[in-house]
Formats: sequence, structure tokens, C-alpha cells
Amino acid sequence: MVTGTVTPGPAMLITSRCSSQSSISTSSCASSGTNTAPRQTAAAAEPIKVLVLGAPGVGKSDMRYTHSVTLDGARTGVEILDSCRCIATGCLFDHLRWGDAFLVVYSVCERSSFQAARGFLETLSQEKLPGYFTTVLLGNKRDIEHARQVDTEDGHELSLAYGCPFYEVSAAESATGVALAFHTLLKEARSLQLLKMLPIRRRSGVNSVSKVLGNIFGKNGKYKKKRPSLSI
Ligand SMILES: Nc1nc2c(ncn2[C@@H]2O[C@H](COP(=O)(O)OP(=O)(O)OP(=O)(O)O)[C@@H](O)[C@H]2O)c(=O)[nH]1
Repeated sequence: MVTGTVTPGPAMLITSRCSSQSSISTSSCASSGTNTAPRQTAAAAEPIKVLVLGAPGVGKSDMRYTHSVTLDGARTGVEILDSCRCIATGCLFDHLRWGDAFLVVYSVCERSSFQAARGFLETLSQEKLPGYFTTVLLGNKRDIEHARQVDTEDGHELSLAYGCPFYEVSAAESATGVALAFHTLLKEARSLQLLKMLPIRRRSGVNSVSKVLGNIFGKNGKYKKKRPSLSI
């Protein structure tokens, strides 16, 4: 079972990285920034690299997280990068290559941000497939119901079209929804990370999905499918 905790940070911890340099800073895109993010201690796995994507003003920077989570009882580093204004500065494609988990955010009060989210999902599938990556779609500002321009159903349909989980939240009202969405993203990213680490080695005797399942659930040898016989 996967257990995890995601702790909203007390301060702005979404990082910005405006070029493909290796240093991660807590600075904004405009400044050069020093590397003030907590260094990853000797963790077993690579940190999960999360890119937060969304049109300006959707509330991305209200989503703050510490840079470490516990998944499966193990501490896992997380690097979070706000796409910020990097679409304009041209770093977006570097960032897409950098990330392995993507939080695509729109505002339910702004139709154009929803279209932008659709664009990000499309770009992601063009840039990242057939590689491993994971995405969660997040509709923010659900607290401003009277100004809603995007139905919940629209968000749901979009998520189905791109095969990703979908949440509607209010980052301003409560951190819980955002934390839940983030946790979903990290769990999936961690599973993909483990999958990628598996050695690709063909072992004789285990050569089909059903055989592997049979081994796991102990059916091999106990259940023999009888083929219908036409002989009389
Ligand atoms: N009502 C409401 N306002 C929110 C919510 N989340 C963020 N905001 C507000 O929306 C405005 C924009 O939020 P930001 O976090 O600056 O948005 P951003 O996506 O980081 O914008 P850029 O930095 O321009 O990319 C701020 O005034 C936030 O306080 C929310 O859930 N509900």
C-alpha cells in the first residue's frame, strides 16, 4: 500500500527555473537566484520533478509544498517548478523535458485559462509520449462560484480525453484539495519511477502478463483451461 504525506509549506516554496541550468532556486523568473532550495539528502530514489503549468493568474503560486514527501514509508525528494512566465521567455520546452510529473492548472472562472490548460495537455502528449510521465488536471478557484465560466463536467471531459485525474479545488480556501491532487500526482510519478528502474531482462519462464499474474495469485498449475473438443 502506498502511504504518503504532503505538507503545505509555510512559505512560498514553488521554485522557478528559467533556463535548463541544473541549479534550482526559489527566485522568480526575472532574477538570477541562488540555490536556496533544501538539498536532497542521500535518498534512494531520484527526486520527482514536478512542473506546474497554467496560464498567468490561475493561482499556481498559491500552491506551496515542502520539497520532500513520504511515499511507501520512504522519504522522496520533490523538485517543484512553476512554469511562471517561461512560456513567454521560451523555456517551456526545456521545462517539459526536465519534468516527469505535471500539474496543469486552470481557473474555473476563466475560460481562456481552460483553453490554455487544453493546450498544455496537448503539448505534453506531443513532447513526452511515448515516454513515461504523469499529469493531473486542476481547476482552481472553485470558491468563486458566481463567476464560474468552466463547468466541472468540462474539466472532467478534458481529463478523460488526456487520461489524467482531475480535481476542482480552491487553493485560497483550503490546502487539502490541492494536497490531495498533488499526492495523487506524486504516487503515480513514484510508480513510474520504479517501473523505469526495473532492469529490462527477459527471464525464461515468465513471458506473458497472464503468467506473471498467475505467479502472483498462485493460479499457475492449479487451473488448466479445458479446450472444448469437437471430437466424438
Ligand atoms: N478566489 C480565489 N483566488 C485565488 C485562488 N488561488 C489564487 N487566487 C488569487 O488569484 C490571484 C493570482 O494568483 P497567483 O498565485 O499569483 O497566480 P499565478 O498562476 O501564479 O500567476 P502568475 O504568477 O502570473 O503565473 C491572486 O490574487 C491569488 O490570491 C483561489 O483558489 N480562489
